Amino acid sequence: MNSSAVVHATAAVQRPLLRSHSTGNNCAAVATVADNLAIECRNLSYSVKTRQGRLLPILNDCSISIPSGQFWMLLGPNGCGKSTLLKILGGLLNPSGGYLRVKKPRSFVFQNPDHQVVMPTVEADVAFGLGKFNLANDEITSRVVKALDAVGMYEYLQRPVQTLSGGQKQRVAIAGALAEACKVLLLDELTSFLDENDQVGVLRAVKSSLASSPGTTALWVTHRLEELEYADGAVYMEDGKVVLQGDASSILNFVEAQQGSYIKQINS
Ligand SMILES: Nc1ncnc2c1ncn2[C@@H]1O[C@H](COP(=O)(O)OP(=O)(O)OP(=O)(O)O)[C@@H](O)[C@H]1O
Repeated sequence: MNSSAVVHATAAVQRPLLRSHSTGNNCAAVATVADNLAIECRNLSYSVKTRQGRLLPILNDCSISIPSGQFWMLLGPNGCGKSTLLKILGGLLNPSGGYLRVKKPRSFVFQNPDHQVVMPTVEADVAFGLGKFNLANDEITSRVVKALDAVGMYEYLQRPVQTLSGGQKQRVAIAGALAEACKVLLLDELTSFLDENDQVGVLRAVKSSLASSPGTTALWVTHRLEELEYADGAVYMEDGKVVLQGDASSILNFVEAQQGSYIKQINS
């Protein structure tokens, strides 16, 4: 089966779930994504209707290209549209216009670690999403072990999930997505609720999971500039628009220069 798909602006809205979940099979049309790109969108827009019936633009003319097998970050000030763009890439929202291609299957991991894990033990939680594939028990065990190993959580196999830290829960959620052989991981501000240790643990887990699943791509929404050191590339947004995309150090320089000029303005 072809694991790539095109999501056109007319695709049906998909119901968000409260755990990492695969959104691979419910798109309006299917085509091959260029092998070297995991995500490609052009001139994407998204608007919502206000109570007065007016269209309120949230995203305008957004274009990004993210290569397969890389760890990318999506940055920008509060309210610039990062989560909205990520939800569109995950098939959770429909764009109002433009063109979007995302490799499948794709998985969305949400911000709140307590919304990520639903089963009593780590092992059961990672196996949970595999129920739909009708796999032999051996295959389920092997996928669960490999996925937990990739995020450094194998030794927690039998642990009750309520005993895990926030970051460990996030890593289990990521393992769930890897076990389902997802090609694109969409990660929405996973470190917002985490302390520094857990923050670094989750970042390293994403890095090592990409290394152990060649071709898998991650897009990570964050506010934290220091996280860019883990990224291969980044997209910077402002006010509903993609301002710049490129290698992580160029984006870091750009954002720091902008912040510097903003501080100068305040102080002048
Ligand atoms: N359904 C909606 N109705 C009205 N406004 C919306 C809706 N969804 C998003 N917005 C607005 O669109 C803008 C972008 O929201 P979004 O959550 O995508 O931003 P963000 O960059 O992820 O923000 P943050 O960094 O604070 O999480 C915000 O101003 C938000 O209030």
